[in-house]
Amino acid sequence: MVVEKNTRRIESGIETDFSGRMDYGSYLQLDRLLSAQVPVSRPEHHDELLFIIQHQTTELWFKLILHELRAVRRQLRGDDLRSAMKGIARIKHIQHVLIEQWPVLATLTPAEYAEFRGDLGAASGFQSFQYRAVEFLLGNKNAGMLAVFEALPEAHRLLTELLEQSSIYDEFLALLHRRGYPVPEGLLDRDVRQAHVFEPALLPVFKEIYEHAHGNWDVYEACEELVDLEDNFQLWRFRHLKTVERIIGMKRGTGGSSGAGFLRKALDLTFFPELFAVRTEIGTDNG
Ligand code: HEM
Ligand SMILES: N[C@@H](CC(=O)c1ccccc1NC=O)C(=O)O
Repeated sequence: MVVEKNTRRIESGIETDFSGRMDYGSYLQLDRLLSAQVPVSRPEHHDELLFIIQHQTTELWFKLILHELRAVRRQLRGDDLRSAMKGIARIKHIQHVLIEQWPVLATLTPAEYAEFRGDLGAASGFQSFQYRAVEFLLGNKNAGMLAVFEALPEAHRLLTELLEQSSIYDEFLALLHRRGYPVPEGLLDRDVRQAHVFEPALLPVFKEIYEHAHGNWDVYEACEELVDLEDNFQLWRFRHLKTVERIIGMKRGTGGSSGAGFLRKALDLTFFPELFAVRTEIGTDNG
């Protein structure tokens, strides 16, 4: 039935008295959430709210990604591959949202941004502890990154903890070992404070899995999920780089780096190098 006068009648059962009961705003702490957008430009620049909200929404999604990645790591450790795959599927959807969000910020013109960039001081996404935590959990450890968090004890503690713990990839390789795959010993007791570096001896392990996917289906699927995760992470980095190029060109960054050139180097970082390298080996008989 169509609504009359294009106006929906409020049903009599709709709750309007919330005394002593939970309501939407209090559950979500909207008072706190919606008062946390505080532009610093004076006079306030119209576009600074876009800039703040793009960052805040990203940080909220980073928070959920971290929550899910920790669960995935636990599930892998407990040989619960199915639950781990479900977690990774959710993370992949979040990554798509984050990648698709870049065009919103790209509506900020170079001239508009230049009007309030000077008010941002030394603030930079380089100081995002959650972004760094995601990199650490995926296995790209870098102790040097902790330096910018010296004055932030909680962030520093979190990153130190993650630096010293195993990554998703460490746990996946340990799971493969428990299942009888010949994962090199050196990877199972490696110094987890270091970034994982390419290990050629893993290639025959993945070659076997990829060439006989039907006999290794769940681990094969897991490999492909990890490839998707890295692929999406790189797409985010690439969209960030391209957005930066179109908004500030080759200017140095507020965080002190060379800017776009520094960000481009991040595209050479990799979490699961052997899962990409194995592609070259498929269908060949060298190993
Ligand atoms: C106008 C938009 C933006 C510009 C011009 C910009 C620029 C930059 C630059 C130049 C750097 C290098 C560090 C520095 O010297 O500052 C950087 C790093 C970073 N930015 Fe942005 N950014 C923008 C938006 C964003 C957004 C929306 C996020 C989301 C949270 C973000 C997250 C990051 C992260 C995580 C890094 C560290 C990357 C790494 O270590 O490779 N940025 N950004
Ligand atoms: N690094 C940026 C500034 C920037 O984008 C930014 C500033 C404050 C808070 C987050 C930021 N986002 C990403 O770097 C720049 O050089 O313009």
